[in-house]
Amino acid sequence: MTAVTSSRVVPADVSDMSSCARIALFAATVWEVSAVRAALPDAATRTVGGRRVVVGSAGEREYWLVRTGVGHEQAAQASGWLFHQQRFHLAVSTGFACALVPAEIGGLLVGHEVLSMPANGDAGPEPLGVPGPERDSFLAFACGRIAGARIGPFLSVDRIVGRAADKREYARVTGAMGLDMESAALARESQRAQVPFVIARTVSDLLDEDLPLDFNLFLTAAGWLAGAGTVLAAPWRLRGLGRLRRQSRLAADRLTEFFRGYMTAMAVHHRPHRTTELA
Ligand SMILES: C[C@H]1O[C@@H](n2cnc3c(N)ncnc32)[C@H](O)[C@@H]1O
Repeated sequence: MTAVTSSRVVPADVSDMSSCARIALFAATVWEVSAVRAALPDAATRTVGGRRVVVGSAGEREYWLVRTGVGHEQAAQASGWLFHQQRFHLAVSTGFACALVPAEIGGLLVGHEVLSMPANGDAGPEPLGVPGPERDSFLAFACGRIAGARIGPFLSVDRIVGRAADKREYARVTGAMGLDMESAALARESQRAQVPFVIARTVSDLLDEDLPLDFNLFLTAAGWLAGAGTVLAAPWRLRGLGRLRRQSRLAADRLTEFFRGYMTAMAVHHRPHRTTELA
């Protein structure tokens, strides 16, 4: 049951939140959300203010998982909304990413700061990061316990980058390690709400990989037909789609494994940091 007081929503089934840390997990699509959800102990869907949130807990940490939708605008909206509902100790931008360094499909990329690249291609503002003790615990777990995990800056852009040449150019200009479409907006909203911020994504496509379709055509409702048209016009590309499907399945499995490990380790070894009083 959930008690609502003014614009705040207080989970009535968590009796003593003063000893508990609350962690927001943001993922863009249903596939990414399911991968994270599979790791969440006792996950239950709640409807809060008309939006669906998956809530689960392990040890003294409560996890709120939200599907943002793809891109900056939707990510800003969903995270701005969530931060208005509750106070959080950590926000995690999660899901899939394009590697901007040599990597393996399913490899874990961990980001402590994010750059954004505006449409005109000019270098964006300074990298944005929001530090905090729960972020440090997260980074220590990811980098100390996950073999092959890489830590570095992310780049957020406003489109799906499908050409290997473009990926290499982004890598060269920014020095970023991974690329996605939501982290910059999530970091900005986290900073505004003073919630420590971290990125943890698994690689769904590689630096030197050309995607078989212009997926941007699928991103708007009006674009669905155009996208379908691309497939019809070039059916041999479906083989590439099969490959992508396999890659995202692997990336999803690795994401589940990562969060299982993280949530278990945090429940067993780490009491929450209580530098910030929870509402
Ligand atoms: C497709 C979803 O996964 C991330 N993502 C994974 N690969 C790419 C790429 N090549 N270009 C842009 N975003 C990508 C984005 O964050 C988006 O939400």
